[in-house]
Order: sequence, then C-alpha cells, then structure tokens
Amino acid sequence: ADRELSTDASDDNKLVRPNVEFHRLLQHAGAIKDVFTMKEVMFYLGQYIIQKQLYDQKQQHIVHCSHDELGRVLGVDSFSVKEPRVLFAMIMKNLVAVKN
Ligand SMILES: C[C@@H](c1ccc(Cl)cc1)n1cnc(-c2ccccc2)c1-c1c(C(=O)NCCN2CCN(C3CCCCC3)CC2)[nH]c2cc(Cl)ccc12
Repeated sequence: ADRELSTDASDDNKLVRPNVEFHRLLQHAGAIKDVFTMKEVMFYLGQYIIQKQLYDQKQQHIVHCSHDELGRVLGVDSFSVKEPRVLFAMIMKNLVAVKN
C-alpha cells in the first residue's frame, strides 16, 4: 500500500503518486504518467506556472495562484519560490509515497 509521504522531499528518487486534482495540474503541463519522482513533480509544476503565466512579471519569484486551480490545490493565494520548505509542505499534502 502507498505510505504517507515522509517530510524529506530531498530524496529526488522517491516515487510519489499525486491525488486527482494535483494530477490534473501535472497533466496540463504535459505529464503522461501516474507515478513521479519529486524532481519530476517540481519540473511539471514549474512548467505549469510558466505556461499559465502565474509568476509576477516584476518579481518573478512570486507566484500568484488565487484565481487558478494551483491555488485551490496548494491552499494559498500566492507564494515565493524562495521558500522551498513552505512550498514542499503544501505540495506533499497532495502526494502519497509509492512503495518501490
Ligand atoms: C529552482 C526552482 C525551484 C524548484 C523547487 C522549489 Cl520548491 C523552488 C524553486 N525554481 C526557480 N524558479 C522557479 C520558477 C519561477 C517562476 C516560474 C516558474 C518556475 C523554479 C521552479 C521549478 C523549476 O523546475 N525550475 C527550473 C528552473 N527555473 C528557473 C527560473 N525560471 C524562471 C525565470 C524567470 C521567469 C519565470 C521562470 C524557470 C525555470 N519548478 C517549480 C515548481 C514550483 Cl511549485 C515553484 C517553483 C518552481
């Protein structure tokens, strides 16, 4: 069975399975799989943010997502890419570790 994701997102090779809403975001960014490494999750989320132009044109480390599915899934109106720990904590709520 899939275990609750441990907090250490540092292990880029850990396999994770997104929940349905989160999976839709990754698919929008071109993902065609159901199980990802954390590195892949972050890559697709980065693509999603760029494609939907959610980052602030002036301060490009700020992401505004209050009017986007991303905001609903993460539970925030905006965030800074300079706070990875905060970001990982929000993202982990939508992922389940996969036994490999
Ligand atoms: C280091 C990395 C990162 C990775 C993880 C974390 Cl927890 C924080 C930060 N990062 C640094 N800036 C960004 C970024 C900034 C604005 C728009 C899109 C991405 C990213 C993010 C990547 C990514 O895969 N990044 C590749 C190189 N980036 C350079 C910055 N580039 C920006 C240049 C200015 C214009 C906007 C894109 C995009 C490609 N994936 C992410 C997913 C989310 Cl939920 C949030 C941020 C990112």
